[in-house]
Amino acid sequence: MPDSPAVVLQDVVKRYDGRAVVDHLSLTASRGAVTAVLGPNGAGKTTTIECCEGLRAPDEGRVEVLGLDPLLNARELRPRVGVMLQDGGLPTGVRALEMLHHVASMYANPRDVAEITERLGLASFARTTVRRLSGGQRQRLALAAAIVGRPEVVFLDEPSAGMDPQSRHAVWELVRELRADGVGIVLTTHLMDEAEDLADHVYIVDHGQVIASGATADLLHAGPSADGDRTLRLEAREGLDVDALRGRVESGPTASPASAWTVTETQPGSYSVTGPVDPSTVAVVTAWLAEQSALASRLTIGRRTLEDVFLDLTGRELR
Ligand SMILES: Nc1ncnc2c1ncn2[C@@H]1O[C@H](COP(=O)(O)OP(=O)(O)OP(=O)(O)O)[C@@H](O)[C@H]1O
Repeated sequence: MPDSPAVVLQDVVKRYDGRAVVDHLSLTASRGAVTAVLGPNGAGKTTTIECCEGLRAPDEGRVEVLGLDPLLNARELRPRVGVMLQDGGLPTGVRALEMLHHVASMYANPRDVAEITERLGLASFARTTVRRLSGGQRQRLALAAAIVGRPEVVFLDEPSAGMDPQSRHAVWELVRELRADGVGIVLTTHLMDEAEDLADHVYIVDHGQVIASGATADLLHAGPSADGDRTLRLEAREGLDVDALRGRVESGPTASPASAWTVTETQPGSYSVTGPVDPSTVAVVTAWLAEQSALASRLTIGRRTLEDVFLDLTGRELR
């Protein structure tokens, strides 16, 4: 099926000891796009992706990769799918570059190993055995092994975990190139900046369920905030009167229509003020806090992020 989506999951359920860790999860990932499955630790991201890779059998629901069943059509899919497991999943006794050459030799039309080695900075540990590699080195090697066969779909489980910033950006650059070449990329991450920077489409998962999904830009602009809005976050003692604070912000020097502001206590002692935040907003908020004899231990201002989306939906932080 040449035009089938890269991946389709429909109502997938996976239980361990009777507990659904993937709970009626549906997802579609297109070719030539990056789809991120974003969620906190234990949300079920790895289990979901392992069902796509044919490493786990779902208890219910349908999984299709390139229009095929990952379990029944495993042989057919193997040369067309690249997999980077969270723990690397590499044999430990061989030297890094030897291993990559060996993997490349299994494919009909592999990428140039020297080019990948250069791109992912593998040369410095080419002769080191896999078991002696650092976590980040192992991750880079695992990524190289996942893409050397020119797959049509790539699964990346926490691809930049344990990497330094430079390696992380090399990985992101490579992922963008794969996308431009028409590869469908599905990655799991609990790093919201990774999802925001890379993904065309995001599925936010919590307790095995999709709690929000959409084009990344749409998710960031959904909800109460408008383009240009910022969120002021602060930490102070719990139980402050958020309605009173909103009233004060709304009647501040740069007053806006009431609906433009949202003030919430996202979790005990953590507050967010979203709207057209400007310097006078900060002055109003700090003056109000002083009146309440409340000392803010932290105050930050930023644009709305996927972290905020998660916080709004669950009342919890992503990490
Ligand atoms: N083989 C297993 N047997 C029993 N429980 C498991 C097994 N594998 C995973 N789990 C449990 O399933 C839940 C989801 O795990 P999973 O690894 O899919 O989450 P995750 O979102 O990938 O988390 P992380 O970001 O920590 O990797 C967790 O509570 C985990 O303990």
